[in-house]
Amino acid sequence: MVDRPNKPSALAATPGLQPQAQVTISHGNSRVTASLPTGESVEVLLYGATVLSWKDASGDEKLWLSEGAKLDGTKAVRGGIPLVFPVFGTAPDHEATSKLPQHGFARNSRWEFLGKSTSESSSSSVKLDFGLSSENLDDAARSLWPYKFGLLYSVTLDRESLRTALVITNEGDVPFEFQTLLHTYFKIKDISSVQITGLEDSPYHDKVDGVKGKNQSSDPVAFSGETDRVYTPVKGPSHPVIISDGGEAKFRIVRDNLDDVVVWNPWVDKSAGMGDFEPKDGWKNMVCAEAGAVSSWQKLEKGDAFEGAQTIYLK
Ligand SMILES: O=P(O)(O)OC[C@H]1O[C@@H](O)[C@H](O)[C@@H](O)[C@@H]1O
Repeated sequence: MVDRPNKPSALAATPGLQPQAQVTISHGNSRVTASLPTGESVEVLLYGATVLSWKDASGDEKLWLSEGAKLDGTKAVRGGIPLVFPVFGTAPDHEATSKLPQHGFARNSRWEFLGKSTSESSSSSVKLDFGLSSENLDDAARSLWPYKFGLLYSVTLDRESLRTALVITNEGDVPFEFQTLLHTYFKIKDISSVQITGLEDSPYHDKVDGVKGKNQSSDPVAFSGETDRVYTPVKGPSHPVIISDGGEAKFRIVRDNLDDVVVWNPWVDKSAGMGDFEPKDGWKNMVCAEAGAVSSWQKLEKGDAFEGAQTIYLK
């Protein structure tokens, strides 16, 4: 069932059954929020279709959002889950995307809210759909990347998980190549006691030391300085990547069709150099683990579609 957006709305109770507490949706001019009757919530900014907030039933925030993040459409959001498309970083050697800004245009474009979907019987999950296509791209972005495409981004809030899924379609006559990434900023207590497992024995490209060759380690990832690595986990997307904080597993990330995981923490100097990174010691409380397809190019022929997703479980 797909409802058109309304403000605010609630799911109708099923006739003949006990009236259920309702999922609530509010849709303003700039953002959409959804809450489950049990208290979990998600908030999405239409600019970039950026997930800004994901809270559990007790109201505990799971995503890190900079206090200096611009939420007015003047800059990609520093925090939450910005969407990277069609290029990861910059690619001066890849002609078709070489003129695009860092991480492409999806995170800097205003998306359309397409509506919510729910199952008739359940008020324990809600899916919000967002769309962006070449038709509603601004002229500047369209002139830098003149392909016809459609993006459908679905954000599904469940009691114990958040799923973000992107479907990319080629709606033009010529093939195009792209990279994509779900740039998730996780909120953590203390980076010095964070470990990430699931990336052991997997080749990675270290963007900090700039050495192009592949590295690899049999240990979990731990943090003691600026970290910026592109992993291609050997066990494939369905093997979970787990973030633990102070010895306790906090997030379990399972990917669909996204072969790479970028691990990023800017540490002291890089944070100091980012005008929208606040507080300046905020790097202690965040880590990015970013599911994506970025270590090579995905090619989409005319009429073809690519779907990639992550599901983040709290247990
Ligand atoms: O400052 P931006 O454009 O949001 O990028 C943040 C970081 O994003 C990560 O995905 C990259 O691996 C880093 O190299 C980059 O610094």
